[in-house]
Amino acid sequence: MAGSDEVNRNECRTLVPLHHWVLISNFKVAYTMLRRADGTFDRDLDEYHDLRVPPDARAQEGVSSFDHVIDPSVGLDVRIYRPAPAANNNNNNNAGAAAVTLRILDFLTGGPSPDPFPVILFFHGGSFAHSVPSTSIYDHLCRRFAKLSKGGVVISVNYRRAPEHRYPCAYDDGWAALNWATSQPFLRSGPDARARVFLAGDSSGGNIAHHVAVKAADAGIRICGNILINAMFGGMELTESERRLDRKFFVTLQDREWYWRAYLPKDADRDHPACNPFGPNGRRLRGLPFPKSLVVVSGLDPTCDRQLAYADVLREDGHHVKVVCREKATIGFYLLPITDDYHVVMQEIADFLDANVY
Ligand SMILES: C=C1C[C@]23C[C@H]1CC[C@H]2[C@@]12CC[C@H](O)[C@@](C)(C(=O)O1)[C@H]2[C@@H]3C(=O)O
Repeated sequence: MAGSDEVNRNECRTLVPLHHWVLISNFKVAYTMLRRADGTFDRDLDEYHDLRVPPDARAQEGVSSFDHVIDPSVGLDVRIYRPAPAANNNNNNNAGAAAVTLRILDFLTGGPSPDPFPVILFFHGGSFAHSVPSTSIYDHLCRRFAKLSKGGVVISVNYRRAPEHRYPCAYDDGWAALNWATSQPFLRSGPDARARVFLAGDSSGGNIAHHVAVKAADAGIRICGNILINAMFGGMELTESERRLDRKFFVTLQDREWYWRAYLPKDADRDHPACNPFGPNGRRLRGLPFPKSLVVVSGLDPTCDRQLAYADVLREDGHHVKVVCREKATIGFYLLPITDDYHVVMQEIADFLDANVY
């Protein structure tokens, strides 16, 4: 019967490439075990399930990474990806490790570079509750961004997660990370020696990028661009795509409702401005020096209408937006390099960085 779970599951399987289906279905099964009906979350099991990888300061396909605490008072840390230093030292001995540590220190204490390069402040997805920068899928994605940015630095922020830490903790951490990034001489570049920061994120990370960008615009901090990938927004009134695609492609409205309840203040509903930034309690951005946006949308994501409407409102308010909507893509398509959608979007991101790193 049309609309039944059976039909939906089959439809999903035939339309989504097998590797992608397996990847996201596994996440879905695990996440369903982690969320409890009373709103609490099994963080111990989550830590166990979450597949993480260590940083690697040696050159891996031209990119090296390391973890760095940016605010010891609250323990906020980031994973930094940067072009690998010229000498590729793959030794596993102590001398090799010491050389790598020295190179990291040199990098962190270095001065501005004359050639402009982008600094991508990245917020991983996971609906505000899951994942960290070292989660394998996000480590891979950030490496990819570092490579396509041609000499750029990616800073993946380990923001606090819900339900242990509700709104506005994730935004506060994003804001702290932005302030840190703009104050570091080693992240400055170009003739005017300033940090050329792009904010980027997928799912909840896209939501965080938006809210940090608003705060930056209010504070007069210039952001070169915003990259929102399947950004997580919501609202009390359901959109057409939410009705049509609910339960069909991995994510359900019921799942989303759980995550909003975990993140938003206890008495808030989905029209809270964190969730519905241009909704009845939201704020329009006309006249604000808001950055240019690249809005990446999957046509089979139930919230695709919302993301397209987000882009429309930005445009109506006089801001520059490029929408890249991949009609047949589902959530998480940018995590595996196995489809045209993946390659098209990566190229769009590379072009967006290139065009706006002035
Ligand atoms: C309950 C969730 C949360 C999902 C959707 C659904 C099942 C799979 C999850 C992930 C898991 C992998 C990525 O983090 C993600 C961004 C993705 O693409 O799929 C997640 C997504 C989300 O947080 O928005």
